[in-house]
Amino acid sequence: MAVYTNIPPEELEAFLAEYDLGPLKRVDGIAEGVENTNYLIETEAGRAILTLYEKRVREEELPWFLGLMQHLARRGLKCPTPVIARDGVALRRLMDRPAAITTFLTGRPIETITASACFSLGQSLARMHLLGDGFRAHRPNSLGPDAWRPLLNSCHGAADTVQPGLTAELENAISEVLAAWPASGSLPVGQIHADLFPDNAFFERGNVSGLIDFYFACTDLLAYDLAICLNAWCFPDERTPDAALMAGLMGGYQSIRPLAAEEKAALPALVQGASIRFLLTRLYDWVNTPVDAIVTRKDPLAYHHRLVAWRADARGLLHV
Ligand SMILES: Nc1ncnc2c1ncn2[C@@H]1O[C@H](COP(=O)(O)OP(=O)(O)O)[C@@H](O)[C@H]1O
Ligand SMILES: N[C@@H](CCOP(=O)(O)O)C(=O)O
Repeated sequence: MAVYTNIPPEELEAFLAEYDLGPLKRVDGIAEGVENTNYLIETEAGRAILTLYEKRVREEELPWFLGLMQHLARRGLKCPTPVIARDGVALRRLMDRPAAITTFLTGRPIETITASACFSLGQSLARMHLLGDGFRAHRPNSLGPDAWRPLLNSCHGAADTVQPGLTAELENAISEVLAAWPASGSLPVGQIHADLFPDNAFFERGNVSGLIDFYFACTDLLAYDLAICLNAWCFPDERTPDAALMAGLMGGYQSIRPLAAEEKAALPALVQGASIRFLLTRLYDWVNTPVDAIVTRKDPLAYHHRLVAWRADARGLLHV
């Protein structure tokens, strides 16, 4: 996370007075992350995370995200759950922004990604897909294929300042991937995390202990979530996919939820789509992040490298 919004101590105290958490002992801004403002708070009741929702998160969608986390946690997934204030409401306002407190998860992101960590991550992803099944509400993917061209256009050619010729290359890649994208209804759909990067999975003793950051979650192709993870977890040098990491991830996932033949066949398009989606949001952020924000901008070109690798031979790399 990042800190876009500072909270004066008296505002925080007034906010916390609505909860049964006891007096505040400590508050720290969390520098990790990109999307929202997060604080680690410690009260008499223990540690918790206070999030002020910024940027891309739409206020009217927050009940969906918080509801999904509550559903998954109740069904046994280790993920943050909304803390409810004395009036029964979890989603509140602070500093003129929507805000919520969620439970603190133990564990840490893994330092070195190994095949065994990927196996465990794949299992957690597949479990999440199965557990999400009973959550009937539907949230379309606001960063899905229909959003890519508008997102590229909203960068007004800035891709070329990052790398000459990138705008045209992306226009071309988007057309090709859209043409290969699975038709509606042809692959299993469910609740997906859609941002399960290494910073959003906590590990303890080598295994996944919890998943965080569900604010891109949506109802979309389950195999697309796996494609996002193949991009995020399996490129140790940011350029070339590692066969052992991919085998670990695919193996872990399929040990819980085997892929259908049509899902395997669609993976080459899905991994390219995932590269495009993260390349575009990173590009957008690269040119639009406020200078005074405490945040580390992420490199758009890291996802260009992935896209280039997949476009050269996705089928061969994925062994599908
Ligand atoms: N429930 C949680 N338990 C423990 N730490 C958390 C929790 N949620 C967030 N964090 C910490 O805050 C950081 C940023 O959270 P994240 O949800 O990824 O923010 P953003 O949505 O802004 O990207 C995480 O990397 C982690 O260090
Ligand atoms: N995972 C995305 C950016 C979103 O950041 P997060 O902190 O919400 O995971 C990327 O790497 O581009």
